[in-house]
Formats: sequence, C-alpha cells, structure tokens
Amino acid sequence: MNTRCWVIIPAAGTGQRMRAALPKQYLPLLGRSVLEHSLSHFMSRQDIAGIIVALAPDDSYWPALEFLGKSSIRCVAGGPERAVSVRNALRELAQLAAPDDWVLVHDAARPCLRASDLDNLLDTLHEHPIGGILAIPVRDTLKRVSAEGVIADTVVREGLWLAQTPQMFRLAMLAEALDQAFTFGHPVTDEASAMELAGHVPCVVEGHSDNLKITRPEDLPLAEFLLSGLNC
Ligand SMILES: Nc1ccn([C@@H]2O[C@H](COP(=O)(O)OP(=O)(O)OP(=O)(O)O)[C@@H](O)[C@H]2O)c(=O)n1
Ligand SMILES: C[C@](O)(CO)[C@H](O)COP(=O)(O)O
Repeated sequence: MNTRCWVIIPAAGTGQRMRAALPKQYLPLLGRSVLEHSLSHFMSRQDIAGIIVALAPDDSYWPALEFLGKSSIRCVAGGPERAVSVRNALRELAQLAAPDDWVLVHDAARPCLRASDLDNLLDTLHEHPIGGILAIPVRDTLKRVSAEGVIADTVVREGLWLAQTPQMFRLAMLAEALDQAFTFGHPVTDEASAMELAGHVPCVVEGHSDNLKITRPEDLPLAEFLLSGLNC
C-alpha cells in the first residue's frame, strides 16, 4: 500500500522573541512573507498529499495573503503552545489520512529549508517504521550559565545535536504520542520529544545550519542573505 506524505505547518505563534510589530511568520522576506517561503518548499511537490496550517484563532493576516495554491491548504485553529497547534492539525489530518501515512511537521519560522535536505529526509525515512528529524551536530562549546550570568559548567558536546524541522513521523503514532504527552503533563517543544516519551527511537538525518528558525531580530537579515544566496 502506498503511504502518503502530509505536511503540517505550525504558524500560530506570536513571535515574542522577535519583538516585531506583527507575528514573525508574516514578516516580509524577499518580497513575500516568511510563511509563504516555508510553505513554498512543499506546495509544488507531487509527493506531498496535502498541507495543513495551524493559525492563531485571531490571525487576521492569512486571509490577506494571496498566492498560487493557497486554496488547496487546509487551516485549523492553533493553540497556546506549538504542541497544541500541532495536535489540532493532527486531528484534522486524521480525517483525511491513513494511520500509517507520514506527517512532516515544519515550522512556519524555518523558511530556508533546502530542497536537498527535504529530499534526503524523505528518501532516508520513507520505509522506516517510525520516522525522525532533521538535525545538525553542535559545533560550539556549550556552557550552562547560572541565574547570576556566570558559567556553571561546560556541557560535553559529543553526541549533542540541534533538532530542526521537518520532523517526520507516522500519523497515528505521533497523534498518540502527543496525546500521551499531554495526558501525563509532559511539555514537549518538538514532535520527537513526544515520540521519545512514548518509547519510540526516532532517527536523525543530518541537515544544514542554514535551516535556521527565525526567532530573534538578527535572524531575518540572515535568512534574507541565505535565501538570496540559495535562490530558494
Ligand atoms: N502556540 C504556538 C506557538 C508556536 N507555533 C509555531 O511554532 C513554530 C516555532 O515556534 P517559535 O519559534 O517558538 O514561534 P513563536 O512561539 O511565535 O516565538 P516566541 O516563542 O518568540 O513567541 C513557529 O512557526 C510558530 O508559529 C504555533 O504554531 N503555535
Ligand atoms: C521544533 C523546533 O524547531 C525544533 O528545534 C523547536 O523545538 C521549536 O521550539 P520553539 O520554542 O517552539 O521555537
């Protein structure tokens, strides 16, 4: 049976750390919004069955966006945390997809995803029983810093990776894992954390550091440089 691939784009955040006048996923980036760039990596792909975007319930920006293919995207109400937004989208997706279908969750705030990294993730994991994530190994020395702003200790960085998105998991497994995380009150900041808590062992596919998450003001000009250089 051919399993299909679906995409969930959590785009319901408020971008507090960005300190911008509007949610960071709607900030302009080379002539279109950050969100449109992130969506564009999936819109034209024949191997993506559909896209669900989780929007803030009071989002007034999405209706004003006009781009080719927008009407093919389903929208759901996001929640107070990213994981709730993803869970809401999974519930919508459960009406469209089969339990063993793949779901790729990709942050709206990651517009610089390389097509080659997405291809590599799909090619590496498409027959895997569980799935996994894009990630990059830590390159800097890591310090744990105390509340007083001084170094408490140095964290051994061997084996440490920075999780990115897309995070690619079997739909039913992920939905169950997220529900369990909420049931047991475990806050999760990514899908892999919920899968780990459920006892699964997600894979890691190495990506690139330019798949940055636009989080703070300095990230936007960096994304502009990367996108113009990568001709994404
Ligand atoms: N309740 C939330 C919070 C975040 N997100 C989305 O999850 C992605 C990663 O979250 P993050 O970078 O933390 O975005 P914000 O929560 O908007 O940022 P901040 O923490 O600075 O407010 C973003 O695309 C964001 O829109 C979401 O869909 N629902
Ligand atoms: C999912 C994620 O991008 C992986 O690094 C990250 O956990 C999102 O965290 P945020 O605090 O919601 O930005």
